[in-house]
Amino acid sequence: TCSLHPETKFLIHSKRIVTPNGMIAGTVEVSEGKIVSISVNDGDLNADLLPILDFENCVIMPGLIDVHTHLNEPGRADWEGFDTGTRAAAAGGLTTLIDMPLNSYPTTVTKETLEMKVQAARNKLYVDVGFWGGLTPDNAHNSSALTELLDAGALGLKSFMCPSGINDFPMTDENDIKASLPVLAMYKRPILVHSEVPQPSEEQEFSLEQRRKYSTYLNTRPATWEREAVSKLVNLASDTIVGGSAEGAHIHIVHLSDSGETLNLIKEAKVRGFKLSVETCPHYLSFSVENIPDGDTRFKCAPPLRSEENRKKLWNALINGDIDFLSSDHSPAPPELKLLEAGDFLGAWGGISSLQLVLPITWTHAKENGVPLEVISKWWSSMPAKFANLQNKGSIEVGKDADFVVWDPETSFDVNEDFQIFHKHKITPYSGSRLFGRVIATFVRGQMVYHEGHHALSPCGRPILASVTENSVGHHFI
Ligand SMILES: NC(=O)NC(NC(N)=O)C(=O)[O-]
Ligand SMILES: [Zn+2]
Ligand SMILES: [Zn+2]
Repeated sequence: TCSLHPETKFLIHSKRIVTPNGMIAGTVEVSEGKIVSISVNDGDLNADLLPILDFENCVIMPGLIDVHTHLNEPGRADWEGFDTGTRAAAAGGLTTLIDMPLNSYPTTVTKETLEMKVQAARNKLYVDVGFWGGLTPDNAHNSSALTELLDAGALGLKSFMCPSGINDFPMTDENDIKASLPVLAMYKRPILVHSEVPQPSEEQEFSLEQRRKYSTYLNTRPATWEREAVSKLVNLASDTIVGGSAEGAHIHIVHLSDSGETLNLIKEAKVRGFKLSVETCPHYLSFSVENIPDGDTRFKCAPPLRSEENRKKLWNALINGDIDFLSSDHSPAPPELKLLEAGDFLGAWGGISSLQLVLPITWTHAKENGVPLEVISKWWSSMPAKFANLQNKGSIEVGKDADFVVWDPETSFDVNEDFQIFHKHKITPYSGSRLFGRVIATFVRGQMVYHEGHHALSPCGRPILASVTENSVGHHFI
């Protein structure tokens, strides 16, 4: 009942399979959830012996890995939850998510709260889900608390350099983050940082008319917030160089929006060998402030969407490899919190809902920019797997988990009432868009968890917990 395809040993074939050695026409042999052989074209198949799923001209890629999802359970399952969130993932071709430690209640900041989260996820997962632990001022200076959280399986830590909007997830400053680095270095696991530091500004009163403009909101969170945060993080990252006091630690900047000076700081730090990486999200590549309708708070997120010029530079940075990979930052909330009627950008909850759509959104833009499928796969599978040290995932190679998305890049669809969104709440700023790339089927460890609008009867995704034995193998950071 975990799979819409009854066999555990089978062949999957198509004319376009994305492998680390490029695109091939061929066949992948799956046995007990693993990839056991790959043959090019009509190579030596066990075709007479094993059932074959022939996807013809559709593309088979490694399942997508989203290292930045807010699933919000336990405590705020009315915002999303493991069931709806992982169904949406499966329908979107994502096979692994890593859940953020905030927006759930309690927040995931101790061994016990991580165990509660894993317990809450039981029998609800349609894809595999790992967990980041939270770094707050309460645990940052307590290395045994951090050790417990990492021993319990948190894949790394996440913190905010500005208020997170969640009371039991207070912000950290650079000293808090610095204190966590020796522990993280020992475990070779990353710290992910929401990189905005509030800058002094004049108290201002805005009329509702002004509050309905995205530009008003944008002006309250200028690029200097990101620049300030990243400059502090770059300083800390200098200790991560080979021979440095925090060698083995790794700082990751989540959801970069500013492609100006902030990006330059990141590029310089990388040149100097600091262990620093950066993601951006489809919404920063899709939207710009010039095109956001007044009052349309579905677009509110932090850091904010910026200018069209900034958006284009962000694309170039991604294409050039200055940005390492993509994540969704799927952060939904009940529609009431978006204050859609008033259209008040300052009062609305920030967070964009997009999980199920990230592959078609990315591909629609990539196609226009001449970016090939292999590169999409790098941004969404191999690089995120490497970053999070998911050694069994991220590519179609012998020995890896049989996590696949089968999709048709040539077909387009409209995000309208006829398109089934599996998120708990259907509001998304992508409504009304025409996107290329229809997901046909999704496989998680050989199980067909989604096919043409239908999910498997039971959820057989697994929680992914870091194990201490994995550490001996070590992280292979970007
Ligand atoms: N509490 C949140 O989910 N915040 C998120 N909100 C956004 N991105 O607007 C985030 O990742 O910062
Ligand atoms: Zn954030
Ligand atoms: Zn987030």
